[in-house]
Amino acid sequence: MDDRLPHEKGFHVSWDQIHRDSRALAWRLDGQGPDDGNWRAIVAITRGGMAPAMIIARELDIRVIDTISVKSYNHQDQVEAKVLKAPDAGLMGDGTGILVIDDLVDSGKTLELVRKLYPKAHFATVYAKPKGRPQVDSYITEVSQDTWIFFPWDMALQYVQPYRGKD
Ligand SMILES: O=P(O)(O)OC[C@H]1O[C@H](OP(=O)(O)OP(=O)(O)O)[C@H](O)[C@@H]1O
Ligand code: HPA
Ligand SMILES: [Mg+2]
Repeated sequence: MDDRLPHEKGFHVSWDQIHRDSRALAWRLDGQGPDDGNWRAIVAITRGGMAPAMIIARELDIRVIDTISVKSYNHQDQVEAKVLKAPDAGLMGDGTGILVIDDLVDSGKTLELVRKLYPKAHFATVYAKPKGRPQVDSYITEVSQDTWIFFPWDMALQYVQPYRGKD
C-alpha cells in the first residue's frame, strides 16, 4: 500500500512537535473554563486524543480524566463513527466545564458525534482540517484537506538512501 494515497501531502509530526503544539493548546485553554476560568475534567477521545490530553492535563493541573472511545477510521478509510465506550455519565452531565481533547479534526464526523452527546463541552484539537473546523472550538495548527497527518506513534526512524545513492 502506498502510505500517502489518497492524500497528496504528508505532514509528519515528531514527538517534540506534538509536545510543543499540545502545550500551545494548553496555553490557549488556560483560564477559559466556566468556573472561575477552571475546567472540571478532561475527556480524551481515544486513542489519538490521549497523548495531547495527558500533556494538557499536566499543564493545567487537571487530575480528573476520562475517555470516550470512538472509532471512525480503518487505517486511512473512513467508516461510520461509533462510540465503543462512553465516559462516566455522572461526571459528564451536558458537558459543562468538560474539555474534550482529540489529536485532530478531519471531516468533523467524530466531534459531531461527541458534540451531540455533550453539547455544552468545549472541543479542542491540536490540528484541524478545513472541513472539520466548524466542529472544533479551539485548535492550534490548520493543514489542508488533502494532507494526511502522520503522528509519531504511527512512525519509526529508519534509514533513507542519500539523494545520490546507488540505484
Ligand atoms: O474528523 P474525523 O474525520 O472524524 O477524523 C478525526 C478522528 O480520526 C482519528 O481517529 P481514529 O478513528 O482513526 O482512531 P484512533 O484515534 O484510535 O487512531 C483521529 O484521531 C480523530 O479522532
Ligand atoms: O490526517 C490524519 N492523520 C491521522 N489520522 C487521521 N484520522 C483522520 N484523518 C487523519
Ligand atoms: Mg482518534
